Amino acid sequence: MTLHSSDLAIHARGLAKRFGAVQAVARIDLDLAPGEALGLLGTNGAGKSTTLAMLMGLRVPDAGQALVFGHPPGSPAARRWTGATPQARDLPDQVTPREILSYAAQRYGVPPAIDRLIADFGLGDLIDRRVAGFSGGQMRRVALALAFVGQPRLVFLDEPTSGLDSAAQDAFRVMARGYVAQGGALVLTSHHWDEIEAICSSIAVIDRGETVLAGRIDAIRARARITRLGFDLPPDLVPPLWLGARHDGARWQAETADSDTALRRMVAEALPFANLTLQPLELKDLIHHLRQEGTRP
Ligand SMILES: Nc1ncnc2c1ncn2[C@@H]1O[C@H](COP(=O)(O)OP(=O)(O)OP(=O)(O)O)[C@@H](O)[C@H]1O
Repeated sequence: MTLHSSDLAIHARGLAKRFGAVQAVARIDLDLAPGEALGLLGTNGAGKSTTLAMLMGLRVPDAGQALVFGHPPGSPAARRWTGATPQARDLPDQVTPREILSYAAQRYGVPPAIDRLIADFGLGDLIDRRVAGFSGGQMRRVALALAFVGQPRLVFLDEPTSGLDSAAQDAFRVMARGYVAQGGALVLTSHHWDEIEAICSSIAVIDRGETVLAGRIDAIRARARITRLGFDLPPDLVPPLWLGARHDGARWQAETADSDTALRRMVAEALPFANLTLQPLELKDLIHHLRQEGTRP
């Protein structure tokens, strides 16, 4: 089935943005369908936040164009269906989360589902306290609730869990997966690879303002088919060179595109390995591997 650009939550082509001498974003293309979550990855300064700002209508691109459900970013029609986490400094500090959320819901023209937001974002003890004096993690919970208060069909989350404790991070993952499973579209930037992998079906890796790797995570995995072998050896024994294994301080680790052949050869050569594990490569290592190879899925 071919989706038209107005069916897509995001359709962006050739986005570019320069700040003085810095080409923050150059030629970014993105498509995101409802019911999909996209993880934007990249080092500090790669251009992720600038890309989000253009998709939210907060920055005007120098070149290229984007549509949000077929509407220009920042237009009333696009904003109606879009949620995003505000920066903590944007929250007035003399009001309570209940007041902020109720006001924001009113702006979206939806009933404030305060009880659901309290449950989803752990706001029980906070909901009627003034936000002045909230910790970073407590502010972040309010900001996340604000992203979802308007019953959006698309949410932009820029490093949503920074400052959250691990229980709140886990709860956020469950909530985000539920949102996407019910047809929501989500764009997430994060430096937590496991968070991206837990929530997102697709990734776009941005480097110096350009997309250097993009696609569905399962397709990227299937294409690379890299497996990590972990094993122990008796002290003073090292694996054969052909395996390319390295010791990580605890165990020997080797990456292979053909684990069957590698294992047969280890057995044939009577390598006395123990506690063998076979695991798919973590997303971070997979991307590193693909980029080193210069592969473009
Ligand atoms: N308002 C601005 N004025 C000048 N330069 C800017 C501005 N905003 C961003 N930049 C520059 O554009 C580049 C991309 O920044 P951006 O914030 O998009 O990166 P990022 O991938 O979100 O980084 P991080 O992971 O650190 O949040 C950086 O070199 C940054 O210094």
